[in-house]
Amino acid sequence: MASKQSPSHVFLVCYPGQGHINPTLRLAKKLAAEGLLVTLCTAAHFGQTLQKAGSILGGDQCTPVGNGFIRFQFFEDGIVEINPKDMNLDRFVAQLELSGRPSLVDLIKKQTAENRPVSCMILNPFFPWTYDVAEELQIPFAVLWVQSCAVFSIYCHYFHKSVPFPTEIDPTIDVQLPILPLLKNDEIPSFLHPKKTYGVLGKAMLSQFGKLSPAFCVLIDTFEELEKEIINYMSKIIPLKPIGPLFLNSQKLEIEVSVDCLKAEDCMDWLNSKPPQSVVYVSFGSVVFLKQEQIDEIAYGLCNSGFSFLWVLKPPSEFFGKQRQTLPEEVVEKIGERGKIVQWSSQERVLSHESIGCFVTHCGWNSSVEAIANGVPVVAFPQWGDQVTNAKFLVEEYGVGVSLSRGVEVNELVTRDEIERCLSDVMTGGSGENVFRQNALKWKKAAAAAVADGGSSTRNFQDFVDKIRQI
Ligand SMILES: O=c1ccn([C@@H]2O[C@H](COP(=O)(O)OP(=O)(O)O[C@H]3O[C@H](CO)[C@@H](O)[C@H](O)[C@H]3O)[C@@H](O)[C@H]2O)c(=O)[nH]1
Repeated sequence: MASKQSPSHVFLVCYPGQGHINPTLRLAKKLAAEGLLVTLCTAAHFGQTLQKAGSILGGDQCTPVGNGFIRFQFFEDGIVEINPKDMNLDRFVAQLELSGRPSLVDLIKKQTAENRPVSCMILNPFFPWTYDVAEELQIPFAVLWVQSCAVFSIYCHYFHKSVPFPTEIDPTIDVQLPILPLLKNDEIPSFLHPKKTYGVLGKAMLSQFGKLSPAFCVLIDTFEELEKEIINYMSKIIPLKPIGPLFLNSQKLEIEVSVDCLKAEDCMDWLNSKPPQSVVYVSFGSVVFLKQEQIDEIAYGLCNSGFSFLWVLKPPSEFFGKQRQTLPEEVVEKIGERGKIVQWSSQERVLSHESIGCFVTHCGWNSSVEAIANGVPVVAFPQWGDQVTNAKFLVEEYGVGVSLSRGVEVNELVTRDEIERCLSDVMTGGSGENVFRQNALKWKKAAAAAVADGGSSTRNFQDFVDKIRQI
């Protein structure tokens, strides 16, 4: 058991992506506030991007949080040495392991040499080799699953081949899993679809399920009330602990550490000038890039809808050769003050602003939870991965909006008229009460209760911290 002089040292290893580092930092802050020493470790190229854009510190500098500390460390990844022209997802994932694995082992051994041995590791999806590192160094580990419990259950059943999934011979069959609603073939995470557009990520994800059994806990950024039945069911198979929405809790801690890949532009004055629930917020997360033709349709749909809108159009990806996206000039001239375009926003703050009336989202899990927990209805525009499954749940199970897309595999252009019609439905609720907003507000209340004192997520988190202290 750790002594009072040497607080437990929790070492979180995070896949280099915004959708992973956000929940991981939120968890890191909560753990540090419990008086623990917390190291958040990610890949060097990604760490440097975060340092350039935000307020994180590298090396051995610690940020105090309550009685504990957070520090950032980066493992070597060899990514910047690859010519961006030769970069693709396969190369990226392979290089990360090649350089990352020995470097991560060295970093962890260094902690012992420097008199702060690692008590436990917390690992992320898409990173199966980090599980091998924990096993090799005989360090107990937990997992922070950054997607929904429903999606966790789908991957788990696929890995264990416990029910039939679409195959190349039979690509269109529906999937019936215990507890979950019937899923059409394009409603399972697209990495599992036989077309295998993103094979390498699917493979990484699945290989993780073969390495899960030694994990002493799987933390999930969800809350019991949202996914009650599937959480109960899966908890009998794997030691799951829903501890979300993590962003609600970490907001309360008010610690000046952020992990944005880009500097967020200030939108608060602009939002303050708008009436309550009058603004459409549009953002497709950190990795989805729609084709320009689709951007044009959304732009016209928004323009014709008459609503004000705040739209995040991020700059092209550094590695994967995406094009800069722009709005048609005609739209820019027409919208004037009614529309605001930014390269990156402080999304948590935007979604909690009273002027926001709905969120056009790609349905990444972080964005989905942030919308639900802020009581904001959605127009779902999923593309791939878990987004297609999240969209189904947001619309059909949680009742917080409508969907405009069935994902990139379908590849249909969604027209400006459809977009205008859906925006109107979700912003105004059609002819009667706005059921989408009512449902969203119901989830907002449930999410706040889960993270309040004595709430389900708070209790689960405390149990987890107690476990760490006993290691
Ligand atoms: O202008 C912006 C846009 C986004 N965000 C934040 O960035 C995160 C984005 O995460 P998410 O909504 O999950 O989207 P992605 O970045 O696309 O996340 C990837 O990773 C997630 C977790 O694995 C998956 O659920 C997604 O499908 C996958 O695309 C969220 O916390 C947002 O608040 C900002 O702060 N400002």
